Amino acid sequence: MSENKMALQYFVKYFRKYWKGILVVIFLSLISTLSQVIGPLFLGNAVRDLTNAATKIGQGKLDLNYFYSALAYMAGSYALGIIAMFIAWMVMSKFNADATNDMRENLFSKFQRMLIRYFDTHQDGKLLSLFNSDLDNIFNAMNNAMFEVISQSALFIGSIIMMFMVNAKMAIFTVATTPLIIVISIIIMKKARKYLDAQQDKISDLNGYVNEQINGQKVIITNGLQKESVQNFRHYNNDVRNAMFKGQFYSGMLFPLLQGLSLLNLAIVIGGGAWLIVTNQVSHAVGLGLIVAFVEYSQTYFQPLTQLTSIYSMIQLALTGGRRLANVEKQGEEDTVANGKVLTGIKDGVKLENVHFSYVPGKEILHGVNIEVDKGKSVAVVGPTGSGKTTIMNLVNRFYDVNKGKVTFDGVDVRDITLESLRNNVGIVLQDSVLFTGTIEDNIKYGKPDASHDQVIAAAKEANIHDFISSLPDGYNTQVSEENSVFSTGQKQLISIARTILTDPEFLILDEATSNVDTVTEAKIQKAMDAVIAGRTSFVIAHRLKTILNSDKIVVLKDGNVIEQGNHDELIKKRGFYYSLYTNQMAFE
Ligand SMILES: Nc1ncnc2c1ncn2[C@@H]1O[C@H](COP(=O)(O)OP(=O)(O)OP(=O)(O)O)[C@@H](O)[C@H]1O
Repeated sequence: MSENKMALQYFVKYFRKYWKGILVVIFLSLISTLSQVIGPLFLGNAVRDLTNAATKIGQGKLDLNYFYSALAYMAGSYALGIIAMFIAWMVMSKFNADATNDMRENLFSKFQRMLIRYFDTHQDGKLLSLFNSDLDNIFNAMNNAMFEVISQSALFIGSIIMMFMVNAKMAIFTVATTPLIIVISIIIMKKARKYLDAQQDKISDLNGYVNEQINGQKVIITNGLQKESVQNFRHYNNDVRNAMFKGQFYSGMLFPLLQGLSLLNLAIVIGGGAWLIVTNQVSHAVGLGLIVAFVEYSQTYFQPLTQLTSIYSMIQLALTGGRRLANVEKQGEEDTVANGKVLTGIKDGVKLENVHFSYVPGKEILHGVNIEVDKGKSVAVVGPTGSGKTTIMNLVNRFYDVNKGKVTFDGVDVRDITLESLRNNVGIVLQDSVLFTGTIEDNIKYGKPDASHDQVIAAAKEANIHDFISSLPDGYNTQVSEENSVFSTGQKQLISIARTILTDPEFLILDEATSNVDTVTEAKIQKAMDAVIAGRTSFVIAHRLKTILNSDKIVVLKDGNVIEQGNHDELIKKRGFYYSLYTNQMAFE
């Protein structure tokens, strides 16, 4: 499908339901256009009547009644046009705002249903570009261009019809330059489109880069990379400037070009009118009236062309935005397994059976992994960085699906369990705990909004964070926000653990974050983890072996293979890979 067609289909989808409003706008635009088209006719008539009256002054008769009534018709028709345009503008603004609102809402809801793979492979800043840059372009174009497109097209067609009705010869003089205009416009528009498309892509790249650099500001400062960061920014910024300049250069060329051609056209029209008078094809008065009317027609004929070209870049940017949004709508969604088995708890346990997995085709990460965790037991997954620990979590929670083998809950493949019940039964404490804007209480209640205040306190106590929260001036009502974060990494993780305790999941995945916290917080996290794990079926992804010594089973992963399994004592006795991992780590404690 061509890209413009894809964008147009996207717009049809969102504007279809506002068809009544669109019809009203079209109707009012036609009235407004009609008045503009008829206006010159009355003006021409006024001049003709005035000329006729003037020639009769010498005969002592001065009858200006026809002239005055022609003037009144002209004023009336222009006034009607302005009122119609104003109402159309209001109606259109309303449904444009509603339609872009729908687009924004659907885009956001789509994000909630999309595969994690999409977010893992697209920069946050690029995704944000869809919300600001692309949707803004669409709104601006719709608000400013839609009315123009309707009214100017009608004006264009109306002018042609009127001109031919008034005088065919003069009409031919007026439209004579049209083929030339069309050819020039097509050539320039093609060029402009290429760069306007590129402009949006480059803005998206720039947003991606800025977002990434802002998130990594501390790393940049600590490594003294500010200059390099600005240098790279210049590179992205220059790309935007170049694409913007070329896009605007080509689309901007059309306007002055058409202005120039419209002047040429005026000369042709006046010359044509004079020729009609000189060759006695029409009387002086009629000829002058025709010249005045067609000078005006020449303007109304050219106005749509110049107006449409002046908003061309706006329209093209909206089409690019529509295409980019339509592309997101096309992306695959999570399989909700609507008719699958509803998981209502765990009776036997969770298993990974001969699991093979690759994020990218041809680059396998897990090579036939078997892990088994019985109900109520805790299994720790350890291994060097990049060995595939987080990947296992991604598969159990169905962020990704296995390529071969299966992950089962009580023997049922996760792909046969309704996604909702799976996620309801699986709780995850991520390494990077996220807090949302709101109070601390809101954050703890995130997974269970109907929890009582007492339940929140009990969960916070279990997670070892109650004392800290109580020590804050506003306690549980303390506002949390991106700009106002009073929490350390460890405290954030404790709040995240409290959140998980409150949801009371059957199966727990804990990606421990004890590696970058102080020893006091580490001890607190350890206690909180022990509390949340107690009696619960769980996977613990461990970075520090000290924290998992009491696990029922330790699975050692290396390069995507399980190379050892057993409890701590068994693995130490074995004097294998775990033994060397453990002794190495203890040497640094
Ligand atoms: N979204 C992704 N796309 C492509 N490759 C990925 C993706 N996520 C992880 N990988 C690759 O998969 C491999 C395993 O990564 P994983 O995050 O599971 O390791 P890990 O054992 O959890 O590491 P760490 O201890 O550092 O957290 C790595 O080689 C990594 O580069």
